[in-house]
Amino acid sequence: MNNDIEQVLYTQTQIDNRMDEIANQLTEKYQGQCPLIVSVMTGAVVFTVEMIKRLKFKLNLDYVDVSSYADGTQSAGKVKLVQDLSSNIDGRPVIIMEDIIDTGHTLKYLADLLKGRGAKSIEICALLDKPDRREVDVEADYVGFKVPNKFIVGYGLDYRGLYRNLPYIGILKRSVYEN
Ligand SMILES: O=P(O)(O)OC[C@H]1O[C@H](OP(=O)(O)OP(=O)(O)O)[C@H](O)[C@@H]1O
Ligand code: HPA
Repeated sequence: MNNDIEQVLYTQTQIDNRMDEIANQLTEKYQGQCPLIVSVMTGAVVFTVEMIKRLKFKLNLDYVDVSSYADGTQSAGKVKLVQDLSSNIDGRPVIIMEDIIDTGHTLKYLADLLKGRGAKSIEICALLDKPDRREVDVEADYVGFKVPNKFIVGYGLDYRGLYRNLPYIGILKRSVYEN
């Protein structure tokens, strides 16, 4: 599996240190509130689990599954809700946890959806940001790392369902998805 990685961008230790920093910022901001953490399946599952253990305030956890109709390494820009939240968010602060913002279509769709349901506030916390690929205007409030315009895997991010379990973030070799 490691042979399929062209370059490790961030090691487990670097990710841990950055998550500590973001968790401290979130803890300072949300102390005394009880936000709903919305994890975006499936890519954000590793990031969400590791992040919420660091948060020192009361919270609830829920998830949504949105599909961006992606085929392999290309996002088609059409987003569909596959599995909705089970929580009512009316009047609640919401923090969306996402693994990567690429074109931005997924988060734009989701943030608009949740705003329309009367969330008190919505913030976006993303492990990775790939700004060179942005097609719609969406920014995260908290970003772990900016990444180059390459196909990234590990720490929850996949290529056709694989590599989510890598404990680091890396660039997938082109030879894996180009024949
Ligand atoms: O900014 P965008 O171009 O919309 O891309 C970002 C989204 O694409 C990936 O999800 P994907 O639909 O591949 O599902 P997954 O989370 O199950 O991997 C990733 O996890 C983000 O949710
Ligand atoms: O670089 C990426 N890797 C994995 N999944 C993704 N979804 C959008 N961009 C990416």
